Amino acid sequence: MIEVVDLQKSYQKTQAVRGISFRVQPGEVYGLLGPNGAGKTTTLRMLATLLKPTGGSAKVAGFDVVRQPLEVRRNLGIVNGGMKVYDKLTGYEVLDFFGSFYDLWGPKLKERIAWAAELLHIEPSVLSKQVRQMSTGMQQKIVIARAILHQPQVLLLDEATAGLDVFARRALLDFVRQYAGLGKTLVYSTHVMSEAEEVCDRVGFIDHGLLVFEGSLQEALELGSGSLERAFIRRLEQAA
Ligand SMILES: Nc1ncnc2c1ncn2[C@@H]1O[C@H](COP(=O)(O)OP(=O)(O)OP(=O)(O)O)[C@@H](O)[C@H]1O
Repeated sequence: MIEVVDLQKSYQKTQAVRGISFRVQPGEVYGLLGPNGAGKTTTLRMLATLLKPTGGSAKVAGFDVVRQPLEVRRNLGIVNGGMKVYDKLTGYEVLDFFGSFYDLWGPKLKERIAWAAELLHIEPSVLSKQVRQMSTGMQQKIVIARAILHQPQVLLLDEATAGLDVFARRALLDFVRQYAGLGKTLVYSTHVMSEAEEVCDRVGFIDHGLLVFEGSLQEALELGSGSLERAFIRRLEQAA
């Protein structure tokens, strides 16, 4: 469902992504794990067609991110930590607005909003509140609902738990597993190893724009004698 081959991105003098390759299958949560500045956001933004690669290739749901960006976007949703929505609108108005981007309106849109709200445990009464009156956790749920309204096959989450409290974090992690359970493909980018340990099926460690380890969660845990954090530190130290 995601196929990345020797993907590269340079910003003037900085080589942010220096040729990474990985694949993610339907129903799988792939953890893209790396320290600050490793190239996670750049990689996800290339997959989402928001940035153009300077080398290599990537396909999402069989569509090339450079040659078929519209098809890619139809099959993909993206959520960043700290993403904002217009806070003077109600939750329902936000979703109504974004639904129109996906040609969703009338009964079909209502049905999709109800589907997303149920999946994310958003009470119908909450949707009629202005976003600014909602807790940060609830606002993040609206952001996710917006990203999945078109029921994308692929969902990219970039540091999506940043700034969330323990309850909101828990809800998000549960949602990740639930969405994968629908046969969807997720990339979960984070530097929080405990979260990755909980939700990912496979992991890739990225450092200075290179993948320095890739394997199943089990393989990574074995590398770290039972600890993903230890595996991560060991492999990054070896690569340095
Ligand atoms: N627009 C840009 N112009 C120049 N350099 C950039 C730009 N965006 C990112 N970079 C650089 O590219 C490298 C990778 O950044 P990126 O944001 O992809 O990393 P990251 O792993 O997502 O880190 P973080 O967790 O801090 O967001 C960093 O060295 C960063 O400074």
